[in-house]
Amino acid sequence: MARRSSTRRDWDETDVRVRAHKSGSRPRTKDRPAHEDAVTGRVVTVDRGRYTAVLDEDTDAERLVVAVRAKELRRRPVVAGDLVGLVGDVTGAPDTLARLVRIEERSTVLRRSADDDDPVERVVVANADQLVVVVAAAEPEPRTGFVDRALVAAYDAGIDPLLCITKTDLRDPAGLVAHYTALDLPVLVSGPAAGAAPAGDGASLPLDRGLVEALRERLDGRVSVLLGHSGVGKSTLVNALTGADRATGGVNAVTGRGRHTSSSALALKVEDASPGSWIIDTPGIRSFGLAHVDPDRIVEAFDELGGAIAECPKGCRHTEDSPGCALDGWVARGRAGAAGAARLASLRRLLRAREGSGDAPEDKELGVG
Ligand SMILES: Nc1nc2c(ncn2[C@@H]2O[C@H](COP(=O)(O)OP(=O)(O)OP(=O)(O)O)[C@@H](O)[C@H]2O)c(=O)[nH]1
Ligand SMILES: [Zn+2]
Repeated sequence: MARRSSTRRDWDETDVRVRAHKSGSRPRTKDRPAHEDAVTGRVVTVDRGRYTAVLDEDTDAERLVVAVRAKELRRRPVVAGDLVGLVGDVTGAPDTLARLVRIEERSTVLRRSADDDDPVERVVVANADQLVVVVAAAEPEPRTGFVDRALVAAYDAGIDPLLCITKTDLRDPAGLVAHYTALDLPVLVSGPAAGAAPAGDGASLPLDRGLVEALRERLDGRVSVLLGHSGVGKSTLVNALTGADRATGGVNAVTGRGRHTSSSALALKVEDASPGSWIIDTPGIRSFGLAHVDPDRIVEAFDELGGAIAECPKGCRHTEDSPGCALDGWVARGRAGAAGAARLASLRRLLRAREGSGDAPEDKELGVG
């Protein structure tokens, strides 16, 4: 393995030298090979045209580098989670700027439209494996409309969703859990005594250690996006999982909560987890416009229902009122198994969420409307 890579490198260097010699001068910008010397970093946050990336992750040389986008990339959005090629000064020393010259192919793209009337879609984060939707059992009231819309965005993006219910010390979450049973969605619930657990430093912190550890396990080795309305306890969880509010050294101390005042997404390393475990916190996302989502993608996220699509009319929206939609017949014939009817009802609820306005009235609270 080692031998092979060193051979490969020799060949690359020779190749560059020969080409440079042949042309007699350095190639002009236009012809220059696509930055073979670029190093790859992970974008942790974006702020006013400055991209902060982590380089040499999980090595002694791990550092943060601030970069600006190269001219040729001006029109392409670069977001937290992106893997990018950097050239220039990549030392990460104070007041240095690298140049971001390449966006590596993304494994996933989580998108939202500003609202459903605005078809302009925005990339929220790149390369996430998991979407963690945080919702409180009470205070604030759970908004199932928001959760449903986030789930639709996850299914559309091919990202595994996970529901995390906080503040169960304030209300039994059974009703909320039941709402999602048919979705086959992993649900983590904080323990009944959450509010009673005192923090180590004596301050009273209503945080359930059990929930934090269960979540840490789920985050291990993956890149996870955290979404949730203000007040659900998202920051409390993120801080507990990343030590963002503690001086731990390394990435999190530099990008930590105290220094990060903008409302853009921020990637933080999960503490006490395998390399490559990241949380991407997304402050300030209150709604999830879904104008860009293809209903077929949502149906296909339900394995046992996806087969029905082939029998639907072209352009079928798969809702209750879609003429000729094959889903009803599919379930009636037992093709989706014993839970088929419940699964279809849940799927249709998500499809309705997709078609909803995304405004507060549609953003239903559990048991309201
Ligand atoms: N009772 C109870 N309170 C909690 C729990 N988790 C967090 N809180 C409290 O809820 C409040 C909001 O928590 P945050 O972590 O700031 O919530 P957030 O979702 O990040 O909200 P923003 O900071 O506004 O985005 C804080 O006062 C927390 O101490 C819980 O499990 N039970
Ligand atoms: Zn259909």
